[in-house]
Amino acid sequence: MTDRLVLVINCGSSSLKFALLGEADRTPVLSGLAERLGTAEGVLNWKAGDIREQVLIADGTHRSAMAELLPLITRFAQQPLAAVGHRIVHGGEHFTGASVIDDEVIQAIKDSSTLAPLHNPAQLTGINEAMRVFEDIPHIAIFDTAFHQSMPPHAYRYALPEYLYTEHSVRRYGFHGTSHRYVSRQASLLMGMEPGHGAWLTAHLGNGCSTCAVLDGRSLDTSMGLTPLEGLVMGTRSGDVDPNLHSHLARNLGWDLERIDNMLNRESGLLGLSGLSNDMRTLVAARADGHAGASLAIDVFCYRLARSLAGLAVALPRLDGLIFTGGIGENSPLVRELTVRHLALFGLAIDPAANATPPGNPARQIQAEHSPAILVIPTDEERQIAEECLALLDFTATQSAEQEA
Ligand SMILES: Nc1ncnc2c1ncn2[C@@H]1O[C@H](COP(=O)(O)OP(=O)(O)O)[C@@H](O)[C@H]1O
Ligand SMILES: CC(=O)OP(=O)(O)O
Ligand SMILES: [Mg+2]
Repeated sequence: MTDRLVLVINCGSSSLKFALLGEADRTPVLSGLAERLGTAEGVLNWKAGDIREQVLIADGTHRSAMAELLPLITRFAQQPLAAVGHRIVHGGEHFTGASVIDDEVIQAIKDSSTLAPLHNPAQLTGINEAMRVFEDIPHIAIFDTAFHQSMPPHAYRYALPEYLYTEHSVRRYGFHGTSHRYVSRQASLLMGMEPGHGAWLTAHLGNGCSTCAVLDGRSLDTSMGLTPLEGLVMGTRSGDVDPNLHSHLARNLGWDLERIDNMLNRESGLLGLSGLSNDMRTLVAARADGHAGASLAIDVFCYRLARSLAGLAVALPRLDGLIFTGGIGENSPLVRELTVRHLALFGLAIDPAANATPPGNPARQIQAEHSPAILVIPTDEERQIAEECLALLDFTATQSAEQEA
């Protein structure tokens, strides 16, 4: 069988990640990350085998980052692409799986943009630019929200008047589904269980952070809601606050909605609490130097994370394991240790030696003896997206063959 190539594009609010993946090999032929987009210091780092390069993105736009990366695909792809997979954060209730992008899908992504203003507009730029260059192949949308469409109504409904749901789609959606899906499946493999089975609590801790209760490959509940602001403390996002905070700030401080939105999305979280940084590495180092703000930020982050995991446990019939993933979850022994300390009620305990990050950071178990499993599993959203794209291509090929027969 030929090794089909898929290009995966993941546009974030201030970043753009991409990977060119073959079907057989888990290592991408080409991968890269454009960061600090939206500023004059946009920069793209990419690698292909032993070649590594850095390119400045002077105007800091996603469009310019795309203009740099698309010629790289032509340079390093040894054969025509089979498809381009696009990560889309918000798909509303329209999408339960991968979808070939057409005018209708583009309209649905636009319609959900107000609910993911940091993500969906950038992702539409990614789609437009990639479609101009790769006109004749399928472009496929993989939605963060799709995995969570299996949540039952008691998990996804807010206690609000019904018409807000039926007429205005106000409900909990959940995000990072690609990552929660991927790591829970990897956990079943690591533990020698039937692939995709098991009862897991997953903690995806990157710039955005969310938890999920996964049973046999289905999301039963998650910490994010209508938008990616609900739930945990994140890099610059507040997570849960009292819903009356908006009116309090408006009435007492005279703030308008834009100022409140900006404060909650960009000035809060680890950055707001520490007064120092949104970057967990910086905070861990500052805490070791006695920085009180950094210490508080990490304590609040871990306590709120543990509280969310404890709450989500009610969605599961049993616990086969707790999974840490994302940049923080994979790389911070301190965050894992402080979080699990709050979960003693569940019998969870960490083995300190196993918790220290080994070279290469492989998927592994870090629990103490007699504790339920605690796993560190590096996420791979790009691989998961590529696999979902290939599965959709296979499915449509089979369907059209059946129609012809
Ligand atoms: N060694 C480390 N220790 C603590 N935090 C880390 C470490 N390496 C990366 N991180 C944190 O991971 C976060 C970024 O996670 P990542 O998953 O790369 O983000 P994104 O959501 O953009 O994919 C940052 O807060 C960063 O500080
Ligand atoms: C949905 C979300 O928060 O995504 P990210 O972590 O990429 O910002
Ligand atoms: Mg990451």
